[in-house]
Amino acid sequence: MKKQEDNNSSIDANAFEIKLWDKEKINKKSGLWFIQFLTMLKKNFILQFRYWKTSLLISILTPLIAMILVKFIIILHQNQLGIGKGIYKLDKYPLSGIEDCVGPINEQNKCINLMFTNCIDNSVCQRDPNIDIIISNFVEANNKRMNLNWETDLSKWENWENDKLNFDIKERHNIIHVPNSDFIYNYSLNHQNITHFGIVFDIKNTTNTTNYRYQLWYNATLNYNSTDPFGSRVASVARGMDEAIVKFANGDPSIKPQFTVDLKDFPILPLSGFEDALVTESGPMFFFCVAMVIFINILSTIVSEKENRIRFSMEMMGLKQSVYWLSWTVIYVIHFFINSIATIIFGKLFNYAFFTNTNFWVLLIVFFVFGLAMGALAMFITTLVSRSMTAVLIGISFLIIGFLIQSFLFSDQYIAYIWWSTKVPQFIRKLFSIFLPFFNFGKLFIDISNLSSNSYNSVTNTVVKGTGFKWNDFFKKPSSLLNYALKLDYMEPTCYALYYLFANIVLYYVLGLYLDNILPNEYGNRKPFYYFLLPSYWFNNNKSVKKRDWVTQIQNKYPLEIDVKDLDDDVQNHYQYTYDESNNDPVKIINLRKVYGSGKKRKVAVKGSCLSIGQDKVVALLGQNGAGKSTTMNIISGLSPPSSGDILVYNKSVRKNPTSVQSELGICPQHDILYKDLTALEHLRLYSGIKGAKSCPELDDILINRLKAVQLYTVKDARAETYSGGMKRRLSMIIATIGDPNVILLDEPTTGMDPVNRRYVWQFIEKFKKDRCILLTTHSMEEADALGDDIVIMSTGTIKAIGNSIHLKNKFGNGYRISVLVDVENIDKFKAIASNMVPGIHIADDSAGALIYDFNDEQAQYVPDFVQYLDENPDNYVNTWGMSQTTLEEVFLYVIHEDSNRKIKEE
Ligand SMILES: Nc1ncnc2c1ncn2[C@@H]1O[C@H](COP(=O)(O)OP(=O)(O)OP(=O)(O)O)[C@@H](O)[C@H]1O
Repeated sequence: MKKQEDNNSSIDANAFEIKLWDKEKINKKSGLWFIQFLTMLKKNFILQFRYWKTSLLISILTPLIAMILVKFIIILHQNQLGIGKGIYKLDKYPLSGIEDCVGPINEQNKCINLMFTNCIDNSVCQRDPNIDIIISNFVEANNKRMNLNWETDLSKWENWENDKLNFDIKERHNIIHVPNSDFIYNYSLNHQNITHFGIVFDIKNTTNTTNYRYQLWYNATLNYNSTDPFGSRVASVARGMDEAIVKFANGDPSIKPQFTVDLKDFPILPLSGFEDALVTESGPMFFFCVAMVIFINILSTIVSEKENRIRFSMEMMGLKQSVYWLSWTVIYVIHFFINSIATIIFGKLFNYAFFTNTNFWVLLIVFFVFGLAMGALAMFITTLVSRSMTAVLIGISFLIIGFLIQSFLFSDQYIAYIWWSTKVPQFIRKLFSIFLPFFNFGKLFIDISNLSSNSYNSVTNTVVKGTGFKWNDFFKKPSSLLNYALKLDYMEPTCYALYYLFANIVLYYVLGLYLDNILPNEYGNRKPFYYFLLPSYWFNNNKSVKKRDWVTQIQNKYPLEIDVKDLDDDVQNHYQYTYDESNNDPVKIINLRKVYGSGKKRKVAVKGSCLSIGQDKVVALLGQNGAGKSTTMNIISGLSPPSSGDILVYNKSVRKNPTSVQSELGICPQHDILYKDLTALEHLRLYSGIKGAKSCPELDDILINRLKAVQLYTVKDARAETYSGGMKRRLSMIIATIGDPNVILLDEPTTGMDPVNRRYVWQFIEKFKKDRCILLTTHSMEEADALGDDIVIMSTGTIKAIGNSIHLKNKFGNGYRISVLVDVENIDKFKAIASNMVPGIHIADDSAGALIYDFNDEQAQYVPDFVQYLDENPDNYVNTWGMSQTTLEEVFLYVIHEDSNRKIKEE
């Protein structure tokens, strides 16, 4: 992406006046909650419009895609069944013979092809040789037709007696003569699905005719010998038997009668309204997926705000938790509403009876309330995770679980309604209802489609028209043919599933808000689990602590765990100054200690700091990486709780009342916390709203003025993602000044900034420090020197040195050092002039006219006049002179070096 040009306008920073925040004009007297809410809502809307493709997809396109998919499946299904637009015709097919019987699975040879007899019922009679010939004819023709080799030799046919009734066969038997028809009946009763066909002959001879009558036994139900509900196999046996009889009756063995039979189905009309059976089956799963798209969007959006720390940043600027949640809720309520309306409209346009045959308000309530329940579940999950990738994975897992539940549990009434049967323990069903919104949605869907959708009756191959789902039906128990079969004694009216959805919304929303408060953030900050019982949670506690008592209490409760005597004398003095009750500095850090982790991972980041920051001051905190600077900042800002000690900001304790302390703060964190899709001006307006500013020309004037001060005016309408690192830093820096807070924390504000822009920022800070105090961390010694009224050097969690720049330079270096070469005869006169110009001047070296003077902090003010004297040399005493100064970097390196030397010695 092309970075915005970092355009320096020609504003002269020295002449530039910073406009201050007039709280009277800009901030509303009351209604901070409402202003914050409108501001957050505006920000959310801007982002939704910026991501308009996603918004369109989740609200409108997904229902359309679902409808198209349902249609697609319907078409596939129709094609599979051969249901087209015209009349459905089957081709004719020739009748074949009968194939070998098939026994049970894994014992396919365990079966009997044909049993025959000529004795009816339980009669006892002689075997008829003519019938043997007929059967032989039949077998011969069938063997040829089906390429089989059943015995035609009569002598090989088995002849079973009555005592074979209990005979359990082990292998395939082809033709068996049995005693009578009762034998066939009893054998097939005792040995289910073994016998393929049975034939009972009853040949009657009269004077002129012979009546060849036979009775055919076959298996019409599902069985190993395959099903023959439409009788084509029966017809095959009958045809074969008739051929055999004709051959026998003819008496001439050369005549081989052959009957050719073709079968053909009657024409059938395509089933109209059949689609709806599929909408009923697949609807719960498809429309569940539609809501899941918004569900996953909620998860990823809200968790990325957490992951990018934008939410913390807004909360540190005073954003209320209720505003945050409600502003997102409104956005998702709108998404779910549009999504529900789109689903209903598309459903009607696609002419699915589920939609055309159901009361509009019923549909709207069902889809909308289900969406809200899924939204509440998503919000609840966001409180448990802090990485957006994890959130999306959780969303996808829910999608899969829900999809499986919907497709298995709600694919048809039988499986769906069984949950309300006496056969299923009701507590399981209630658990599902209480915790799974999609379970309740499935029930609603099945109840509605039960009445509204057409259904397909596979036995009669007809479509049964739905009667429609009216408003009143909501309050009735669904009537189902399954009521009796399943014993649905626990069946509830349809509206109960809706009540459960409302319960899901309340449950997940309340649980989400609760966990959001009590689960620790990544800095370990959290409220106690009983926080809602504390009055401070409900009533704004702006109360200040009594400073005197407070300092003593903290000292007693959290005694220092370091020996103060080991500290530098300036630091010791500063500790005493901080403890001093008469000291009215706005920020006081007392005995601050921070320990991260435990066991082997234990890390003491701050070991017991005391620091007092005065009004109109910039305190620069220096230290190596990991010295504890950012940790100190994070504790002041309430982001991370102190392990011991406390911080007082305008007499408000960070421990007791972090929210109230935050209202005094402006924070520029170490890493830029910006919305990549908001512009600089939108960022400033967002944070102004959080600080309670109403939209007005005065506010815009101030915001524009701040943008100009840090050279961001020309790119004010460009999105932050197009900014360079330095531009983002400058934007973060002025965000910290929104509302002109009394205390400003700047964590490495000029990192990555070029020297020109850095100076603009310095100018800004220098002017802005009036009437407030600024704590700044930096790795730039130049910056600390330029801005820091006091410089604090930290090393491994402890303050090692404190004082203004000159003091530190004098103490740990040589401060200002001026060397002068004077003629030996003038040396006393020169010394007298020097002592006169600089009271108490100290001569570091005096040898043969070469004088070296050191200047302490108090004497630094005389340096300019003294230098002027040396330069102009009015008395002509000076032959030559030179001046040097210790740099802050040298001081820093010295202090850090001393500290590590001391540690090595101690070890
Ligand atoms: N959340 C955390 N969990 C565990 N250890 C932490 C955490 N944050 C900081 N630390 C550790 O505490 C120590 C102080 O860290 P801190 O960020 O305050 O240093 P810093 O002085 O700001 O360093 P830098 O100049 O690099 O920003 C470091 O050793 C760091 O590893």
